[in-house]
Amino acid sequence: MNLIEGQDLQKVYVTATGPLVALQDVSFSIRKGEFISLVGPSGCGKSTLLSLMGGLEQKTDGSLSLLGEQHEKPSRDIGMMFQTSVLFPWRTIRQNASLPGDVLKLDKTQQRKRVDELLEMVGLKGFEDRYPSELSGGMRQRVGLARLLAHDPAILLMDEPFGALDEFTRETMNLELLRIWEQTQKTVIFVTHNIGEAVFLSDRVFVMTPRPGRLEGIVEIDLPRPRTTELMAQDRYSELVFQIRRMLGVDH
Ligand SMILES: Nc1ncnc2c1ncn2[C@@H]1O[C@H](COP(=O)(O)OP(=O)(O)OP(=O)(O)O)[C@@H](O)[C@H]1O
Repeated sequence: MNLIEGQDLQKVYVTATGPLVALQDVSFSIRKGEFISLVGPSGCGKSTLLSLMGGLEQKTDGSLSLLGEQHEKPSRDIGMMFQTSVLFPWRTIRQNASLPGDVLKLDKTQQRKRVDELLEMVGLKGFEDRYPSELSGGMRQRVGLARLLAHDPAILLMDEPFGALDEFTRETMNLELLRIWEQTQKTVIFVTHNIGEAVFLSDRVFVMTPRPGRLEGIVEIDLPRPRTTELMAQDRYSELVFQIRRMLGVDH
């Protein structure tokens, strides 16, 4: 069975200047364990689609299901991460990463163990009792990644999670994310402006049109796994990047 399924999804925002069609006739299905990226021009509705999947926004028309059930509310099976991770300045790194567990009232001892393991996994061992003001932008996103994983959601919705980081840190975080994904078999839906990044990470890339956002096409990424950065030197990688660029009309 498909994990997430959208059928003729439409989203219209009511704005001061009238209705704004953000998404139109978007249909797709996502299997458990897939790594999907959404790419498309600015304003094409990528974040809107992610918000619908996260249950943060309601569709205007069409259907959206999670494991065959109608889906329109946030669920504990879904974790979301954004371009900047909002951390509470008065909470330590460990306390910030523990936030979902606190909200869901999970067992405190188990959560502490899990959060400390996650902080170690994302390279923040030794920073557990520090405060956000003492961290760099890349380190804050690492806390965001640990927090995303803290309550062990099956589906990770990531909206340009490393988009504000420098290229080197972003590449490191992408490799980290791939390693975690390979270990945990989670389903990832990842929004990015970077076509190369989408090809490098994904099983399939959903290419969207300018607003009103539709699916221009879905590109299967037939590159071998596990992925390593050497792959970027291969012809097949470049072909896939160019195929998506053409679909987006970048090369006119
Ligand atoms: N809450 C809202 N109210 C009204 N209009 C909105 C709202 N959220 C988004 N929009 C509009 O919907 C369209 C799609 O926005 P969305 O943020 O989903 O695009 P995006 O592809 O994620 O853009 P970007 O790549 O620039 O982040 C845009 O025209 C935006 O102005």
